[in-house]
Amino acid sequence: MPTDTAPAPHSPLLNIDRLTLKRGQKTLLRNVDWTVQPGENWVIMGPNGCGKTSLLRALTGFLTPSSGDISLLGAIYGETDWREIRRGIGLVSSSLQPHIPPAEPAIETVISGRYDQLDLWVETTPADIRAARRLLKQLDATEIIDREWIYLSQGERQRVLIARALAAEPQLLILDEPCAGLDPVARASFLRSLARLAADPSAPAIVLVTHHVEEITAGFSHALLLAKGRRVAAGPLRATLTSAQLSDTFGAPVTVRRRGDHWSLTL
Ligand SMILES: Nc1ncnc2c1ncn2[C@@H]1O[C@H](COP(=O)(O)OP(=O)(O)OP(=O)(O)O)[C@@H](O)[C@H]1O
Repeated sequence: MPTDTAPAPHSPLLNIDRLTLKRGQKTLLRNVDWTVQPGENWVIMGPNGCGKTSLLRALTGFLTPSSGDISLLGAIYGETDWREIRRGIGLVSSSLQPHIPPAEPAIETVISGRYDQLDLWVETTPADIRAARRLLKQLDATEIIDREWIYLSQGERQRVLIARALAAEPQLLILDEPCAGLDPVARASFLRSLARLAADPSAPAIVLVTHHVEEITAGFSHALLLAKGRRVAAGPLRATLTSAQLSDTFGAPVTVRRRGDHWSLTL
């Protein structure tokens, strides 16, 4: 159900201070600083193995920092029950997909997010149904409202899972590589819906994890670049997504171009 852990006025939505994560001999993240202010939508980019998933796992309380602090919505990990903090974050990742019951209609999957359940077992109310319909409409998924999970395409599944995450009214919505597995037409269609969501002032702050600058749509304002567990750069998109900084991030010379709201990258 919706969280009541709203941030204090003017406090950041998310603040990460010198976060270091070590597991055994391996340093997954080293001294990462990152602040998300209300109203900002962020992109996280970096090569395979740079620590993106580890950062998300730390944010959602599944990996405990070796040192440094994470505060979310004004509450500090370690001082507040992380399950309380976790309710303020909607995470959409491929790891959720195997847990959706194959015969569950899309609308029930969305409603299950409102109750923080997988495999919805509560009796739904007319208000639940109205809210879920509105969210599926917002995600341009009205026609699949009654379709069972097993029959949904990958693009449709992403829309349902985003609507499911939004049903819990999070303050931060994290999309972990939402375009993985989409064909070019499905991806373009999905990105149009994402751009609309990102531009919606009533939507939560969005964090998009991607490997592709082409997936950055209008409505995203900031970027965090990671390489080898370290922060390479962070800040407003135009100042951060430069050819020099992306070359540093990916460890190879790349050229990035921006035309209107469209970004492209060449090796
Ligand atoms: N629990 C762990 N113990 C040891 N090493 C780990 C652990 N979790 C992740 N790693 C390693 O830390 C590095 C960062 O992994 P992570 O999954 O965060 O990268 P990523 O940026 O999400 O990669 P990708 O883009 O491929 O998904 C990898 O080398 C990974 O093998």
